[in-house]
Amino acid sequence: MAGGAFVSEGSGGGSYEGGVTGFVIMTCIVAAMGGLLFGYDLGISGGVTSMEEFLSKFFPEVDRQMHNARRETAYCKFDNQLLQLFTSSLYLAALVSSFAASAVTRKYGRKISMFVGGVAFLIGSLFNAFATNVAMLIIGRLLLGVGVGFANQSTPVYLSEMAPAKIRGALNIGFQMAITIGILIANLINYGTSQMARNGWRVSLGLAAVPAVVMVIGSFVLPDTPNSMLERGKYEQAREMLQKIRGADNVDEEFQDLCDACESAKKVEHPWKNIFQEAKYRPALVFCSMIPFFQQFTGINVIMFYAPVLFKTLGFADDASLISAVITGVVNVVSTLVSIYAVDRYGRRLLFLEGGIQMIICQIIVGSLIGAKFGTTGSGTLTPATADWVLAFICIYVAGFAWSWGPLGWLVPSEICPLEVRPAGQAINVSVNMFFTFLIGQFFLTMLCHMKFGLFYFFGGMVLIMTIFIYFLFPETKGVPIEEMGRVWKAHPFWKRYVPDDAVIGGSGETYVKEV
Ligand SMILES: OC[C@H]1O[C@](O)(CO)[C@@H](O)[C@@H]1O
Repeated sequence: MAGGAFVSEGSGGGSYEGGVTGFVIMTCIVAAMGGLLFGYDLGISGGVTSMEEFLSKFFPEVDRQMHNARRETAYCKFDNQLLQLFTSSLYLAALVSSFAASAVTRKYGRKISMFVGGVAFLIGSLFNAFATNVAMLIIGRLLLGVGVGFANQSTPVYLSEMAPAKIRGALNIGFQMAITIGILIANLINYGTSQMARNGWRVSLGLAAVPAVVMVIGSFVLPDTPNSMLERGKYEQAREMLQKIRGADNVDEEFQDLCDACESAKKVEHPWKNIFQEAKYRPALVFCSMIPFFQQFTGINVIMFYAPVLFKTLGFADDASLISAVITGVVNVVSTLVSIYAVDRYGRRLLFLEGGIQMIICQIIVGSLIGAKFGTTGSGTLTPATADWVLAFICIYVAGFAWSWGPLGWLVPSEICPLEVRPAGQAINVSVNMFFTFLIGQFFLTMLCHMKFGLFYFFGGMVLIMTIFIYFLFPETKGVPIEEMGRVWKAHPFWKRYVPDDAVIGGSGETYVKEV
């Protein structure tokens, strides 16, 4: 989803005419709205669910639980299925609607999908802002989920088709960047609205309407992409559009490549059957499903969804909880920038491995600090000094995620799938990601209640497993054009058995440097 539908540039493209035109900039802005909206939704629920007025209105039981001094364990303060459903329902709706969205995007073009996404967002945010009961809240969240499903299916595709090939790789991470900025904006807004005497939560939830409106307007004024026109047989229009967006008359080479790509995509008959049945696609299948699964089991959304609630659980004051969420939000954005810089210089493996080790260490330390103060009973408080340490290590953990599994969770699946299985690979990546995002959203607070500080060790253990997985099974993909991935699998001690010799093209000792 987020960035998941990006098309990696392959080996060609560096020599096409034309560069970054006004059109391209406009498309970037609109596409960024898709990422921002997704991030805003990811980030807004945590702060809202920690707001007193919101809790007492919709979840009085949680409110009571929170104030009940006699309740013996701090770990369970927020354990409530309905409250978690408020957070998680969005991702379930996104999962279901992304299947519809991918069909609509292909059949009717990217703009229609963006329009549907924008409208769903708009109505969803209004439902939330004016909610008078839990049902309205959940319906609103479901609609936002439909928005996420459509917007994140169409905007990355739109963006990658409009952008000149040479900046496509960077844009892939740019979409994750937009997500993190959306999360940060949500954190800041939550902090601001929590200062309001009343209805702050309504403002927080309602402000999602602003980027939604930009997206709806964008879907009217922006042109359709040449690829989408070709897909629907409009050859002449497609060529004219390509000239317009590239700002150049001679676009023959790129146009020819687009036509070729469109033709071969049409010939692909059974991407789903292929990816599941043919042994040579086994590595693609494994990585397209394991990477999003692992990305969510880093535990990142525990922080993104529930940081304010978690900090409150640990005894931080209301303000301090929301400010802490802003701090983790800033770290998330800045560290994602680091990965844009590092990914094509140092490679994916190094980032995965370094980020993984950094996360494991932090999880062990955070778990131990919390365990030392709260034990298994959950009674106690953090001293200000310990609270600072907890926050510091959570920030270092977020940084480790943000320059590794965050962006790579989208980049890697998009660059290892051969064209003939790419739609299926992307759909698997997106849906597995959404499913586990939903699961973490729905069960984290319950898990915290039962596993207590051990929950941090659990996620640490998961990160250890994924780091070992990467170490042994993931070959470096930096600078490898998609069509030559076969060679990389063939050279790998484990994957070579799945890849027949005829699946290996090119790579006669040359080094390929992919531009980003
Ligand atoms: O930046 C953190 C965010 O990034 C994602 O992993 C998407 O790539 C989200 O699930 C998470 O909330």
